[in-house]
Amino acid sequence: MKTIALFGTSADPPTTGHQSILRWLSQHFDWVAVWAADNPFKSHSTCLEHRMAMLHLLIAATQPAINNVGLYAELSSPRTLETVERARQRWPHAHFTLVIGSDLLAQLPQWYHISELLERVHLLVIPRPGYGITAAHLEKLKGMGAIVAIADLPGLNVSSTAYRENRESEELPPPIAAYIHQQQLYSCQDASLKRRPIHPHNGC
Ligand SMILES: Nc1ncnc2c1ncn2[C@@H]1O[C@H](COP(=O)(O)OP(=O)(O)OP(=O)(O)O)[C@@H](O)[C@H]1O
Ligand SMILES: O=C(O)c1ccc[n+]([C@@H]2O[C@H](COP(=O)([O-])O)[C@@H](O)[C@H]2O)c1
Repeated sequence: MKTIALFGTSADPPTTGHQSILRWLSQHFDWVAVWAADNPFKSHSTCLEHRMAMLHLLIAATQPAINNVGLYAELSSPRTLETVERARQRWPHAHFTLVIGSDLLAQLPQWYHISELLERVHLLVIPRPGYGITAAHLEKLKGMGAIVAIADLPGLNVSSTAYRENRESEELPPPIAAYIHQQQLYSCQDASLKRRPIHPHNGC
């Protein structure tokens, strides 16, 4: 049976952290499905179309080439349960693993219909600096029926928030930095607007 990693991301913008995760996933799964999504627990600084475009660039720029990674706009949903249903329609015989960073462990129990989601996928957690994976997190998830594995990938100490706040381009693969420059994204220096909700003036 084909193993498929499902990796949804706000990608606001995608960083070297996302890139290193994709590289690792491509080496450990038959196929990797990626999409940009709105996260119901966050606001976003740039519209979904730009975030998908940046993910496309990220995949194309990754070396060595990651030929088993595909970008799927149709999988995008704020509710991962809906994403998984769409994935099951597309790949009816695949085995799905949902990929999350360890920063999401605490909020995962609040996701939409989490028990149903955990019936349909295995979980793979990517360790992230500053977000320990505790026995309490794992016990809670296992109590909800989760089958959880932890990746032997040390997540990089980078984040989209750090880029938005500090504009340090070393957080970003060069094609992403170039796209942001060309499209004049994330240019607002007003701290109160750095995490503003989706708005017609966000560059789309
Ligand atoms: N450096 C990293 N190490 C481990 N996991 C990561 C890393 N960056 C992102 N992830 C994981 O990848 C997924 C998508 O992350 P997301 O696009 O929200 O990036 P982010 O840097 O966390 O963004 P933000 O700072 O805006 O919250 C999430 O599951 C997140 O936990
Ligand atoms: O299903 C939910 O309730 C849910 C709640 C929060 C986040 N998600 C998804 O989790 C993925 C990662 O979100 P983020 O913002 O950490 O990149 C992304 O695909 C979101 O749509 C999903």
